[in-house]
This record gives sequence, structure tokens and C-alpha cells, in this order.
Amino acid sequence: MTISKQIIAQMPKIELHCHLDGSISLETIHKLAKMENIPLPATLEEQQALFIAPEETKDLNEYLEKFHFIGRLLQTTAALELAAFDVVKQASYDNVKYIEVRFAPTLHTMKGLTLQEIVSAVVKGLKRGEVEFGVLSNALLCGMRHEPVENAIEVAKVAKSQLTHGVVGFDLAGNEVDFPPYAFEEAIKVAKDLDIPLTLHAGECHCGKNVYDAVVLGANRIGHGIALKDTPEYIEYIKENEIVLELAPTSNFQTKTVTSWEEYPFKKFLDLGLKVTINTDNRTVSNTTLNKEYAKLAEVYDLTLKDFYKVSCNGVFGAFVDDEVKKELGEIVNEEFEKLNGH
Ligand SMILES: O=c1[nH]cnc2c1ncn2[C@H]1C[C@H](O)[C@@H](CO)O1
Ligand SMILES: [Zn+2]
Repeated sequence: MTISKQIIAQMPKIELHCHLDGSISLETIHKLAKMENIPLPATLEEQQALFIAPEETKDLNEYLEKFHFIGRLLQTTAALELAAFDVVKQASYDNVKYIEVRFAPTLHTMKGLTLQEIVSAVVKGLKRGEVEFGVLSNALLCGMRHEPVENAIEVAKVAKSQLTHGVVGFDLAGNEVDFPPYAFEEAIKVAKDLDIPLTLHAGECHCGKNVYDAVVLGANRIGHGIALKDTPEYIEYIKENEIVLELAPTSNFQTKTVTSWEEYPFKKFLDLGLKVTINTDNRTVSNTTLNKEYAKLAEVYDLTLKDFYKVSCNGVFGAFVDDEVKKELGEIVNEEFEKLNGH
């Protein structure tokens, strides 16, 4: 029998891959639009069409178009702080115990904020959310692939300067189709030399070699990594190096990274012993929650509590936190799964 939604809601979760700009609740979007004096269309349907991607888009780049409108609402420190707080609140509804929220500081400079001001505002919102909702929260900074490599280098340097202040890593997001990992070799090298933990988006556009290349260049974790399913020659390397894969089912279908559950590699990766995790990617753009992502997978694969326990342990393993925090998170995960076992 498929695990019930009630049990899924109670599972302790670790979420490693969630974008700030793609995950703001409708209620907060309304608030931000008022604060920033940016009109929204009249009907809910028209509003949703602005920032929710259809179930299928042509590809990753079409999915990414849904971030343009939201970006305009996130150009002041007050807006960024409120948005970050809102995402932690939503994570608490999914019983998330630890979340890493990622965003690209260079997308929030339209009104003249500096990268440091942007990062501080987001971290302030995350930490306020952490206290209010009891979800441990940190930030990841993304370089954007459609921007010059110099921007990504600057973002990596800002990440370094904030590493003990709520920022825990660096990522490359955006157009993987035209800008594969080696196009950003220089920025990745700077981040590596600065000892910044790295998670890179790769394998979202039918290229398994991008996953391998990202790891060769130094990624500790991979955003999605789905295309690895088509390149079995690299799987052992990913396993040996204990690379954590951040899967996000709804998003992966929307971007046409896969088109059927038969080819979705979640269970295959899990059974092979790869360190898979389950994530939302974008709660709003993908119109989802972490509970929904779990429920989808539970139904498709008839997953057991043990499977989900493994996923949470993989999340703890991959979290960019020190050993002491990992130990605490591990204990919470153990305790809460034990309670569910007794059900
Ligand atoms: O799944 C994704 N792949 C690549 N880039 C993405 C994905 N989801 C969001 N982004 C981009 C769009 C956002 O504006 C940016 C920073 O969060 O990251
Ligand atoms: Zn992503």
C-alpha cells in the first residue's frame, strides 16, 4: 500500500535545492507588488500565467522565462528579506528541518543594491524565518550562466566573504544548454580555490557528460543530474565520489528533462546507491510543495519508509554544514522516523 499523505507530511525532510525567486507564495507576491508599486493583472488566472510554468514547456530555457516577472519584485532589501522569510515559512509546512535557499545576487541590482546588501537582506529573512518557524536555513549564491563569467567570479567572492554568515555555498544556474560547465571553468576554479562548497546545476538538458564535467571541475553536489541516466559510463565515478544528486520531479518533467516515469531515474539511482535527494526546485514556478514531490514519488514507485529515510540521510550527508550540525540533524531525522515506524 502506498504511504499515506499524512505520514509523508510528518516525515522530517532536508531540502537542498530551492530557488528563492521561484518559490514565493502568492500571498507574498501580492504584498511585494503593493510594496514595490508594480501592478498585477486583475484575475488570479492571469497572475498565475505570469509566474507558474505550464506542466510542460519546450525546454529549460522556456521554463526560465517564468522568472522574469518575479525578478522585478525583488529589487529592494525589504522585498528580499520578506521573500526569504516566506520561503522558510513554506518549508515549515513540509516539515523541512533544514533548507538551503539559493538565489542569484546579480539579478537583484536593478535599483542599485550592491551584491553584499542583497545577500545580507536574504540572509536576514532566512534567519528570521529560522527563529520563527524552527527550520534551520542557509543561503547558496548562484552565478547565472547567461551573464559574463566575471559576474560569477564576483558572486563567488561575495560567497566567500559571507561563508560564516549564513551563506554556505556556490552554484551555477540558468541556461545550461548554451553554457555547459567548462564555459564557467574560471569561476568554478575561483570558488574551489576559495574553498567554497559547490553545488552545480547539470544534466538538465540531455547531456550526461555535463554532470561528469561538473564533478571533475569540483562540484560536491549536482542540481538535478538527471541526464546521468543516459551515460552509465559515468555513474560509478559519481558514486565513488559520493556526489549528492538534487532531484526535483515536477521541475524535471516541466523542463522536458524527462517525458515519462519509465525514464525518470529516481529509483534506479537510489537502488544503485547514489546519494539522491528530493527537492522542489521552485515551489511557485513548479506549483508544488515538498510534500507533493514526496507523494508523487511514493505513488509511482511504491516507496517505503526506509527509502525516504535514506533520502533524508542523503540530505544530511550533502548539507553544507559542519559535522556538529550534521550530527544534530541526523538525530532529528532518526528520532522522527523512529516515531513513524511505530505507526
Ligand atoms: O532548474 C533550474 N535550472 C537552471 N536554472 C534555474 C532552475 N530553476 C531556477 N533557475 C534559475 C532562474 C532563477 O532566476 C535563478 C536564480 O534562482 O536560477
Ligand atoms: Zn534549480
